[in-house]
Amino acid sequence: MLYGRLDNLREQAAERLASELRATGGTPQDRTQRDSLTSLHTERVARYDAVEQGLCFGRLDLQDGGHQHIGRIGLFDDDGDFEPLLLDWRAPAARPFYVATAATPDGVARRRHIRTSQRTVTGLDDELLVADPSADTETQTLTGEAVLLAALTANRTGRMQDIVETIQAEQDEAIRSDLAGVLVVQGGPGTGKTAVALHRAAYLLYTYHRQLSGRGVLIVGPNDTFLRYISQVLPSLAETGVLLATLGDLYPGVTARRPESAAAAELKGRTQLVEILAAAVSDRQQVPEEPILIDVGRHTLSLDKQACSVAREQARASRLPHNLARPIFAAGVLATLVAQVAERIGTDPYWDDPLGGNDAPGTPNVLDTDDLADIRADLSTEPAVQAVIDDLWPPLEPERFLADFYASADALESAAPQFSAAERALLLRTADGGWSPSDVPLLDEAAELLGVDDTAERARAERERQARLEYAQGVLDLAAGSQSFELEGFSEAGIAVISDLMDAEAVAARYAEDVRQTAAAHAAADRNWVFGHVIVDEAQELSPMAWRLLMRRCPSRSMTVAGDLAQTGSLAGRGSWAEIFSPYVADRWRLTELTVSYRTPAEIMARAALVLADIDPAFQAPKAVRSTGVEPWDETGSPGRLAEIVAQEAKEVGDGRLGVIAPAGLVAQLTPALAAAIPELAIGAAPDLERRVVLLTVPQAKGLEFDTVVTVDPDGIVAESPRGLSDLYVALTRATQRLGVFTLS
Ligand SMILES: Nc1ncnc2c1ncn2[C@@H]1O[C@H](COP(=O)(O)OP(=O)(O)OP(=O)(O)O)[C@@H](O)[C@H]1O
Repeated sequence: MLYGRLDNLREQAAERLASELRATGGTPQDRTQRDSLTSLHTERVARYDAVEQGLCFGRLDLQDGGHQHIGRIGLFDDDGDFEPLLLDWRAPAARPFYVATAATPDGVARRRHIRTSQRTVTGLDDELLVADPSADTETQTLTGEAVLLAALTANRTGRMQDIVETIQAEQDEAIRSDLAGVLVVQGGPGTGKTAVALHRAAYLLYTYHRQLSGRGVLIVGPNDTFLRYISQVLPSLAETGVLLATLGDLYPGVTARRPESAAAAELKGRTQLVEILAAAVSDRQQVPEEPILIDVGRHTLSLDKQACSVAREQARASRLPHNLARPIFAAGVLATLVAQVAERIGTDPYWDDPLGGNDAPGTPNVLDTDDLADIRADLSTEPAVQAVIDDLWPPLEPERFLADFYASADALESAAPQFSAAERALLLRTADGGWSPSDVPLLDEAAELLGVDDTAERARAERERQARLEYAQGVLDLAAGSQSFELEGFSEAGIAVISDLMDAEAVAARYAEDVRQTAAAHAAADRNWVFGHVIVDEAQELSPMAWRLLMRRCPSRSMTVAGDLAQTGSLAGRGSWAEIFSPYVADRWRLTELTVSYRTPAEIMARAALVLADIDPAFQAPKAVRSTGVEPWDETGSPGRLAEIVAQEAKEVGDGRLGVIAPAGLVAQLTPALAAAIPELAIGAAPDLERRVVLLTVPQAKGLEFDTVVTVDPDGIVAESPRGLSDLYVALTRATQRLGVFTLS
């Protein structure tokens, strides 16, 4: 019945879409409306397609005798009374499906998980929640245990799956937390932080549709491989309007992927960069030590340090960004030059005795304000004057500015005296070679400090609009001409001619580029875009400068931040959430902790917990939800032996996935033997996770999981980075079934 209803809705949406696509003509307003309807119906069709698998996965039998079905979207009867047939999992009434327990049954008598394959029911799992206040809450912590365990032990596919059928109570609480404010979701490896973050995005878009649909939601992940790994979850929940990005994508026009040392990245992530960049900008606002002589026509004018300093102070006092304060500086310089010209051509030597007698004095200068304005206008377009202003207060563009800054040892020394010479040397580099992710917050900071003087851009847009208008007027005139010829005698019959339907403005608008974009696409192209909500995953890795950028994209501070401080690999990452958020929201952020690891079985977690204790004895490993009975294995040998073992493990993993995690410094050495033994091996900067065997470094493996993991050279992983123990902890917690630790002999 539910699939029948879904089919009806899909057909209706498809028909409406087809009819919108067939329609032509009409006014520009008609066309705009048609565009919106087309995209609305396209979205609907996609939405109905997305929920086809597992449309309905639950049923609640209520103590009052009623029942409700729970599914991926809400469906209603179409016979006029709009009875709910299927409850959207995000609806408040669906909540007991995730949180009701025997101790607190919430009006539920029985919770049923419904398993389906295509459109066929393949299994039912029932839990009776007979109210029993004495029920042991400890043993009642898992909801839908059988279905949950089936999901957890299923083979991995290389793509993250949604968990909508088996969200656990502590996860549900985080998912449904209020939109406002900063929510931190802290939890050990495999506790579902990523899953929670993604389902929270879907929940918020559903619950706060009006606030969020226009602004969009930004999800920030650590790298491209991770974003590909999670990319199917939201579409499977029929949600669009979300922009997935890494830090390196958050400056429009730049895709920052240039590798750099951990030390350089850490340095660039410090908040000291705020004052350093401000100093670098102010270093570009010069005053001359010696007067500058400027030849303008008959005059040679002089601009001295004093006059320039006054102009510079006026411009700086405006507290406007550099490019926007530039006209103030230019005005100050021009005022000095205008005064010099006026003095030379307008001074009246006889002003105090105009007629040679003892009559009243005149004015010292014969030029009036109009004359002065003329002189000013002439001087302001004088190339020699413009060149001097450009020299002293150049228009600066963020990318060029930052590239020049990194490229000049002198500029670095002047603006960053708080860094040692060795630290400054880490920043020094030539202007070519692209940007690193840690440059992106600095580009953003530079853009703030410099500001965009868009007067020229707006003038250009206006000129283009005028040109289009003239063109359109021409089209109308021609049409009118041909009409009087062709339609002669017919106009009385009431035939509407083109000029009645449209004026030149409307025709011109048609020629303008009119690209319909979603909020997410707009947001990606606009540095000043403000998101309705920002979700950050693996948030422990971000530097203070990166947080500054994200806060700018989200002035409402409506954010969800998921991370695990014990897994911090980046040197720039912070030690506590309070340290990260107090500069922005003081103590107005809330923490929710996830305590159960769904990924990592007890045997593997016990091994990883030894490393966790070395990182910080205060850290608590999450409780593993299940045990496999398989202890992690240890082996020592050559790369050839490693390849043999990996090939063997690959056979055993069947159609699941195997990850080999190695120190970055060993990857090249291991590749030949592994590639020879395992033809389908995926390697490289963006390895294909859908291949059966993948060789990765720890930063690449962050947030991912495999059925089997072979961690190579644990000591090498620890030695490779100052946060090496955290890296090893990450490497040991990626497996859902089997873990091997291989040491090279
Ligand atoms: N309630 C659940 N039902 C089914 N699967 C779940 C549930 N919670 C988590 N999982 C699964 O457990 C695995 C780990 O989840 P996830 O990647 O979100 O954890 P994480 O806390 O982000 O881990 P890490 O810190 O290692 O990045 C995923 O395969 C996820 O689908």
